[in-house]
Amino acid sequence: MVLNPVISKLSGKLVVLASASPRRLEILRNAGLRFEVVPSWFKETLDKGLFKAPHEYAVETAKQKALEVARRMPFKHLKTPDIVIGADTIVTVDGMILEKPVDKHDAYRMLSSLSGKEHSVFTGVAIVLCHEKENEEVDYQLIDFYEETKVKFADLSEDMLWEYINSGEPMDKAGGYGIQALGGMLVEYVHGDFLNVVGFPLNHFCKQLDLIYNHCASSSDQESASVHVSHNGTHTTSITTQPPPNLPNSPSATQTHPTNDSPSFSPVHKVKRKGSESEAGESSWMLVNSLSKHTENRAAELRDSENATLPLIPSRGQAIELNVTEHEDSELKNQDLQQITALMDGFKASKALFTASELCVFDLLHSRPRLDAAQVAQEIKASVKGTECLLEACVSLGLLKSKERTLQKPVYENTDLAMRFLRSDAPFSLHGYIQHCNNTIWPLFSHLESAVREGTNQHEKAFGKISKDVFQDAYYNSQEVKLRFMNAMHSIAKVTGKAVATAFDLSRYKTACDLGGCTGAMAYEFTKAHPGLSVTVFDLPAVVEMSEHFHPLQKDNRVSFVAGDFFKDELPKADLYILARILHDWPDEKVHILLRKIADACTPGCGLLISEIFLDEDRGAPSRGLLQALSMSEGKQRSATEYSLLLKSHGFIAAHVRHTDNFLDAMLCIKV
Ligand SMILES: C[S@@+](CC[C@H](N)C(=O)[O-])C[C@H]1O[C@@H](n2cnc3c(N)ncnc32)[C@H](O)[C@@H]1O
Repeated sequence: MVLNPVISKLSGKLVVLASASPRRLEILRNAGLRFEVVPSWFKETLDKGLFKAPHEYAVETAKQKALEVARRMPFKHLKTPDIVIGADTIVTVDGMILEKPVDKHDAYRMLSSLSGKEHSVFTGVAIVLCHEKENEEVDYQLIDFYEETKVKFADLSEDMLWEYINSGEPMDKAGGYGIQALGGMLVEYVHGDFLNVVGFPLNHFCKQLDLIYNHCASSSDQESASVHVSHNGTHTTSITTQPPPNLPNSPSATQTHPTNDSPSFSPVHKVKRKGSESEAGESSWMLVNSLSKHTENRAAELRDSENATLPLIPSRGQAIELNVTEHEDSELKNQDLQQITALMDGFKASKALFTASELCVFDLLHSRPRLDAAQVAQEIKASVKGTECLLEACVSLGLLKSKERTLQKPVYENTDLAMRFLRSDAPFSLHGYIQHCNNTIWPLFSHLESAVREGTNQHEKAFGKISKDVFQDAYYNSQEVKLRFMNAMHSIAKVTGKAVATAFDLSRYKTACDLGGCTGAMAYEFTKAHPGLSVTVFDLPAVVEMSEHFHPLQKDNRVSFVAGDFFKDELPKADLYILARILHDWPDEKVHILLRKIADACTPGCGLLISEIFLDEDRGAPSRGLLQALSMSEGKQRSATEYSLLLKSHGFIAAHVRHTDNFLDAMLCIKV
């Protein structure tokens, strides 16, 4: 079986993992699956005595976890996932089911019962497929399976047991051990899928996806009946589901299947999404439902704000996912039209945002809310007519709110979105980045056609100057442009820095060097997140001389600055190197020069943390990365695998990859 094409069947779908287990997360992310994590609220309190076999308990818990999330999301998250994955891992020995220990004595009880014996690890997995209907109902189809792996522990002395328990590792793990870390030392042999013991049977899961997506009949073929659940969860009608014709017989909807090879199909549940809590206009919902996570969050806010429409860029797979046969002609046309309109109008929306930001409308309405158009026009020194149009457009985009005042003249104030991201003094202000987009990226994009024809950057056409090295020749030639660029980097780093800094356990590193660390915003996030870490920011002299300007109040003697050129000069010594948004700026030849220098400065065990937008392996998404590539000069966007191959050629192995769901993803590599 080829695994990746199976995983790639899910790209463009909203896949949700109903589990907070970092191990499951990592297994699925390393397999290239893109998903959101929504931990289940289902309490794992099923009566074990009711189950004939231990795996039935694990499967039922997995099902309940997944279904709880699938049912909650349309109401609480205002979006319906395509697939929810639930899992539950248990350990069984001598007829007992061991879950996570509640304290050290419980851990001792569990581990001593495993000492010198073979035990079984079962993971029950439930896959809930959610099918949205035209009448706003959601059908839920359940597929579940389990995997068993046998593990034999060595004889454990009391000292070993307590040393392991005191390491703290057993506490959040089924059976009280983690095979992938220190607990691996307790194990004599493993028969079966190793990852199943870690927490998720990846191979079996891929086989099930293969059955679902490559071999199954459509859900309506499988369905002979369903359970109807109203929006408050009350069952109103019920019917059963048959297994698909080409799968081994599944005894009934609620039974787990008797072998490890065939999935069982549980009843289809229908939930009516339109309820008092989340009622939304049909057209905006249709669009929102196919947007990516970031745009969805924004869309949810826009839906909440008055009169908001969505001229946003549709996310990955939107066009591809449209299933023509499932839609009425008229609906199909509306959806197509919305998608194409969103693309055509996208630039107008961007430019309205840039202009309002440039004219400091959001700052003004923060300090003096509830001004009318004439008052705003006077303050920003613009025409009343033009200002009126701009303010109304901003209302339609969900950036401003308008309120009627006595003499029918609307007054304006910022929405929450504007308060959080558009005020120039907000902690997560994107004002700096918006200015960079308006003044640098916009002119470059207006020459996109030439860029595509010629395959070169358009700095000369846009700014009248040839630039070979975009930083030294373009950005740092004038103080004004340099500060604007630094502000842009600073604002993004402040928004994404925490997610990158906390993506991995870095406690073993004491000194880090952030190469091309610009204003140090990312470095400050790293020192905040890791109390034992000092960070040297290394950047060009033109940047370092301005760095203090960005941290007037922040004095942290664990962040220092060194000026230099990372292609030519000696790099500061460190046991962790950070490259955040650096490699995409350069072609492979220059990346090799930089990586060679880093590799030379590293001893074995040193870390290298890369933070970039990682393209999907088929380069089909995310469009944010692919669109950014259009204005880039020499560089290129790469997938996690492409980055790890570049790194491998310099003796680094890619240890972990994290998709942070913020602007940037991250990869931690180790020098071998
Ligand atoms: C896209 S910015 C990324 C900034 C920062 N790492 C972040 O994520 O916010 C690229 C940075 O690399 C720096 N840079 C470019 N060429 C460099 C060189 N030859 N030596 C040192 N730094 C350089 C730039 O000055 C800039 O600060």
